[in-house]
Amino acid sequence: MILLEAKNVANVYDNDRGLKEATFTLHSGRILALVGGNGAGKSTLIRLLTGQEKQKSGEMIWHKPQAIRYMPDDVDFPTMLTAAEILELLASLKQVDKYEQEHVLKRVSLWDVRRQQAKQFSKGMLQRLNLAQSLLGSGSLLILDEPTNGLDPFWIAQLKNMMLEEKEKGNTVIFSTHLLSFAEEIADDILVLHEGKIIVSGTITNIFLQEDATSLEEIWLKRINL
Ligand SMILES: Nc1ncnc2c1ncn2[C@@H]1O[C@H](COP(=O)(O)OP(=O)(O)OP(=O)(O)O)[C@@H](O)[C@H]1O
Repeated sequence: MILLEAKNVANVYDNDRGLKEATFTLHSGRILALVGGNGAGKSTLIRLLTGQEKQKSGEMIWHKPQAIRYMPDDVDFPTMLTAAEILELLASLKQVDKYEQEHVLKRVSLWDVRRQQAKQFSKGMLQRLNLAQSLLGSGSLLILDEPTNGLDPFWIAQLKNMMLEEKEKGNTVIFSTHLLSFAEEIADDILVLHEGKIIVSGTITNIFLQEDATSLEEIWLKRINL
């Protein structure tokens, strides 16, 4: 089922950067990866999808209203608080009970350290707290901006499992990443962005066929002429 049709969506900033043109369709129950280099426009597109910014031109046609859960890439937690307090604060906004807070803290292995101030956490632990807060609630669209940042290989594998569990539950996942192999392993659909434009899109199988390639890295390097 189609969740969203984005038609010629653009959000170009005063410096002439940002998202210049995006046309794509988002289907429910699938995993969509946004890939591309630094400054390609991935986070700008995510800000439009989450409603933090509004496109300056083009249309975003949601086929039904979406409850969104979101993991930002640059979260700034009040680190004087403990992990449990931070999660409780965010859970109260989503009206999520204690049981679910406990469940997500255990899911990201922060239960034992929940009474520590977050300022004592490593980057990876903060990222796991960020992941935990995004898992709270029942929004059927989960949007993760650079979720692998700061995670070690074990936690990247765990993240992958969690994303697949979301898909098994019938939820839709959109994520951005620089890790092309991660995108390849987990995504059903891919948008490759470059300098604010989508340069390749489709199901992973189709784009490999179309581009006559065996990896996303090969496609990306070929398309950006490296
Ligand atoms: N608020 C803003 N004002 C001006 N320019 C911006 C703003 N936000 C992003 N940009 C510019 O828009 C372009 C796209 O940025 P964006 O953050 O979407 O890229 P990205 O693909 O997420 O990059 P990265 O992989 O480095 O996180 C960049 O050139 C960036 O400098």
